[in-house]
Amino acid sequence: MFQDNYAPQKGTFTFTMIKPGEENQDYVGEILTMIHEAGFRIQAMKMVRLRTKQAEMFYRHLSDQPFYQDVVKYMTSGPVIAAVLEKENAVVDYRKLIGATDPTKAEEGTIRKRFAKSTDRNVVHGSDSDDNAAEEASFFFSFSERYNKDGHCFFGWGK
Ligand SMILES: Nc1ncnc2c1ncn2[C@@H]1O[C@H](COP(=O)(O)OP(=O)(O)OP(=O)(O)O)[C@@H](O)[C@H]1O
Repeated sequence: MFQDNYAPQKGTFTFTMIKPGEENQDYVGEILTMIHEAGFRIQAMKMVRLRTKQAEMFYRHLSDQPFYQDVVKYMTSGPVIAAVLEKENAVVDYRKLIGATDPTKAEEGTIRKRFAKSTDRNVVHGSDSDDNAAEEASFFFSFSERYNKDGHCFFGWGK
């Protein structure tokens, strides 16, 4: 019953969050359309409000930065939409789609260029490596919450 070929292969998916805020919730439909039109398929998605400890854990790589507590406060200020996105070369292609961390430096046609007002409220998160995509996807989703294109849930990681 548990077939290995249901396992997600590293390099074929990334993890994203649409960050909190009324303005970002207004853009959800358009952001998902951009994601879809760029060729990503949604394997899993949920709306969830992070607790402080969870946000601290998720952004622990920034813990020595002066803006760390502001990021944690912002990321816990309302619900985020978390999703696992499937595509060949997903991590690199999704970072291209979202654009630079600072939206003033983001290229035309990117999500941050279109919707983000500032670096500290830059609308979306995207994993920056395959290992982080795997860790972040499993931070939010259990295997039974992720589905392949045939509608079968994943039971483990890649062979
Ligand atoms: N100089 C800064 N001032 C304020 N907030 C910042 C600054 N740099 C980064 N941040 C916030 O911390 C988040 C994580 O920073 P990181 O360096 O990991 O950038 P990123 O990988 O582009 O963003 P994300 O992890 O959200 O995809 C940024 O998205 C932004 O919200």
